[in-house]
Amino acid sequence: MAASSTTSGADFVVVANRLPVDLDTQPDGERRWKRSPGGLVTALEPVLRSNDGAWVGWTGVADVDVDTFVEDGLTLHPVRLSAAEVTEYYEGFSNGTLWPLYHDVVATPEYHRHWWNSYVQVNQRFAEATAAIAAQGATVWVQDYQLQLVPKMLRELRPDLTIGFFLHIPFPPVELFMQLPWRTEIVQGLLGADLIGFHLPGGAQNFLYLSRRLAGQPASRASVGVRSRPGTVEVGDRTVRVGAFPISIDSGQLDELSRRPEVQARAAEIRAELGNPSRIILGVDRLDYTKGIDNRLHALHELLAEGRIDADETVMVQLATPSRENVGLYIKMREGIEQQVGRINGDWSKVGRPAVHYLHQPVPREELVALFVAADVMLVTPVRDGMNLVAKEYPACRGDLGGALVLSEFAGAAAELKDAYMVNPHDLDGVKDALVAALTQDPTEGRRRMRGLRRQVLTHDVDRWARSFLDSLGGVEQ
Ligand SMILES: O=P(O)(O)OC[C@H]1O[C@H](O[C@H]2O[C@H](CO)[C@@H](O)[C@H](O)[C@H]2O)[C@H](O)[C@@H](O)[C@@H]1O
Ligand SMILES: Cc1cn([C@@H]2O[C@H](COP(=O)(O)OP(=O)(O)O)[C@@H](O)[C@H]2O)c(=O)[nH]c1=O
Repeated sequence: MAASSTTSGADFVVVANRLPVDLDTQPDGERRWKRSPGGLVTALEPVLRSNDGAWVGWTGVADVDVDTFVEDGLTLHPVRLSAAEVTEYYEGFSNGTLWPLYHDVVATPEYHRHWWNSYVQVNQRFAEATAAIAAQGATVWVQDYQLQLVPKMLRELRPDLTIGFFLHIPFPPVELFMQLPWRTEIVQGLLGADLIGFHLPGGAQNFLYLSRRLAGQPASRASVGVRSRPGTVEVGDRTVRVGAFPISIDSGQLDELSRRPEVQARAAEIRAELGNPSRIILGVDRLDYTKGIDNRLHALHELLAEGRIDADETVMVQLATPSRENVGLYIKMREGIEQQVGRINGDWSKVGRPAVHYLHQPVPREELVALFVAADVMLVTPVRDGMNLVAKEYPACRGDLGGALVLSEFAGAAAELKDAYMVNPHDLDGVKDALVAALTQDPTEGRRRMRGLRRQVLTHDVDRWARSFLDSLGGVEQ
């Protein structure tokens, strides 16, 4: 793909709530850029790099003005948010209303008019910032639930642009979406795009139905395929396409990184630091109530109590990156999870040998890859997840065909990773049985499964995801 930024504007622009880097204040007051959390950045960074484009987003900190800058070869255009907007648009409407609503109401969404007003205002600012930097006829790719009004607002400002939108989280069943007081505005906002992408055909199908019902637009009824047969909605003289494009990872790069001698050595060192257990179980998540961390800890606790897992032989490592720490639901969930870890360790640890190693801190990429290489069982048990890139990263790092993946059927990744030990995270006995099966798997069966998982992630990488979306969108020179 070829695109470029010129003095007359950028030919390819990614618009996302966050920039790929956050402004981080050190204890001594010094400010530094650090990688932003979450899978959206993991996936989009390599795409933007290979397209030589520009990225519009927030710095992660309220009330700071930062000029356009170049970081590690990427041109970044910061959008300012006030402290009130962080509370109302980001923590409020994005993460207190839309996030739980779109994740099947696993927590109760709150509906507040002042949150909505802030969401409208911030979406308008993102649209204006993008309109100001996009070259004539540029391709703009808007990302995720925080910015669903941007496609329509941007089209009004710049009808010359080709506009794509991709939703990184699940699009909910119609009955749940209908709770939203501003449901019609959201559907109309998205219909400003030329192509709307979801991870799974089900999300696309739900959206097509809502376009007919709420926006009153003629929409196709035929089933949507994966990267094929997009649906269509007629909006005036435009045809909006609606498709399914499951996101992925830079699997080739992870495969290469995981084979490096220093990473292999670090994996062996990690095992030694954990006391050379015969089995290591790993969980890697943002600390989010959708990720089902509580369910997996519950399963582990019961298995230890029943003697089906021996704490002398098996150790669990749970990484939990801090996330949305001012949102009430997240504060409560953290307390609950830390109590569970405390109880398990109280009952089953020995001095110098905790049963669960819990890290509430972001872990750098290389260390994470070494953990993937070291882990015998990867536990991915969300109660709802758009995709879950961790589930794809683990097999990408297992060129030795070792290890086993236990995966929730409610993660988007489950549609592709058929060789995982599949679980319903609400079924505690099912999670326990799957964990034991993964821990005790026959090595030949384990290699067969891992080969299947790797085939899937190595042939369906993030480049293929971006190409399939951008090919379908048109407008970007290939
Ligand atoms: O920006 P934050 O509020 O700190 O949250 C981090 C990101 O979380 C979400 O990630 C999703 O995108 C992944 C890639 O498509 C997908 O695998 C995962 O299932 C989603 O939860 C969110 O959608 C992003 O906007 C956030 O930046
Ligand atoms: C805990 C942890 C994670 N990462 C990386 O973050 C992303 C997470 O993406 P995923 O799709 O699984 O979920 P969300 O987007 O957060 O909802 C993945 O690439 C992880 O490798 C990390 O770099 N460091 C960490 O400590």
